[in-house]
Amino acid sequence: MHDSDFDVAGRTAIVTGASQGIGRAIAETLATGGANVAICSRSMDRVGPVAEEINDADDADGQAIAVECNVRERDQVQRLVDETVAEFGDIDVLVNNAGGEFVAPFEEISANGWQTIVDLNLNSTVHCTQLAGEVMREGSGGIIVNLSSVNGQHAAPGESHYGASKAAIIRLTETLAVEWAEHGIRVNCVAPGLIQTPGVAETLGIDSEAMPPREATDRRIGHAEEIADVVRFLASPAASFMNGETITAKGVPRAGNSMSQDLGLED
Ligand SMILES: CCCCC/C=C/C(=O)SCCNC(=O)CCNC(=O)[C@H](O)C(C)(C)COP(=O)(O)OP(=O)(O)OC[C@H]1O[C@@H](n2cnc3c(N)ncnc32)[C@H](O)[C@@H]1OP(=O)(O)O
Ligand SMILES: NC(=O)C1=CN([C@@H]2O[C@H](COP(=O)(O)OP(=O)(O)OC[C@H]3O[C@@H](n4cnc5c(N)ncnc54)[C@H](OP(=O)(O)O)[C@@H]3O)[C@@H](O)[C@H]2O)C=CC1
Repeated sequence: MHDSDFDVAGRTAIVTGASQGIGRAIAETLATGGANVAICSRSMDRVGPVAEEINDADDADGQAIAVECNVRERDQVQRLVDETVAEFGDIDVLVNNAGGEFVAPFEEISANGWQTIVDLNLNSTVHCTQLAGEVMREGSGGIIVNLSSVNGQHAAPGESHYGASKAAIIRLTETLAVEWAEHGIRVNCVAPGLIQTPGVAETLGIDSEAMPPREATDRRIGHAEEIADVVRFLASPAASFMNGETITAKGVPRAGNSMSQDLGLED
């Protein structure tokens, strides 16, 4: 009989943007599975308590450290990598989660607005992947999980900058899976549909109360934990034959797949 291995215990993972939302759920899920996590956000006041909560939790075997790091700034990412190695000795898993957007028509996005979103989503992923990847290539390999979006797979109005940056993350994932396979590094991607997080609530003004249960299969918004579970799978040996893939997690499959369908803005 085959004994499946979804175990992440003893691994060291960096999770960017983990003070709230999907990143926080990923950090908690990996730590509950026994992984040590180095989590970052732009504010120690926001990310520090998350690390404390993980370290205090009875059901989390892994340890957490918090690092203040703006992933748009390469020198700060280098510090995140250095502090992770100093604390835990290695980097086995990198989750490029930090990201965000504003919704605006293409013609109303200034050069700086475009640069801001590309820096936040794509260039941050490049910084983290190059710098953590250096540690992985010099060591025994690793696993990288990138956060894209259904908006990186399908067009949606107001999402030109965000969609372009998230589409580029999918192609970067595919390319690195090929280039770094020889170093024992697997690179995969998750493309969530609409997930209830503080960021989405801020961007779209969605009420954070009354979440439908995970068991509901009708059109609904997703839970951050439903993305965290996919990431945990990709970070585990169970995904050993997955490389360069993008897993879409968006609830009910529909013809067009855009987030505005999730919101009921189009059929
Ligand atoms: C159909 C719905 C799909 C929803 C999909 C959701 C995807 C997610 O990822 S949601 C979860 C992520 N969380 C967030 O997005 C948080 C909310 N957003 C923000 O906090 C910010 O917008 C930011 C982090 C994305 C950018 O903040 P910051 O770095 O502080 O940037 P600035 O405010 O300084 O602005 C830089 C630049 O961008 C222009 N700009 C900002 N907002 C808008 C806007 N709504 N419309 C047009 N342009 C905008 C701003 O004017 C600046 O440009 P310049 O004026 O030329 O300097
Ligand atoms: N929620 C959704 O519907 C979807 C989300 N996604 C993607 O999932 C990821 C997480 O989204 P979500 O949880 O909703 O986002 P939230 O806005 O709720 O959380 C974003 C997190 O990233 C951190 N962060 C933001 N900017 C930076 C930065 N420059 N450096 C370091 N940390 C930063 C924030 O912390 P702080 O403010 O403390 O710095 C926060 O912890 C993003 O990449 C997003 O694009 C994809 C598809 C759908």
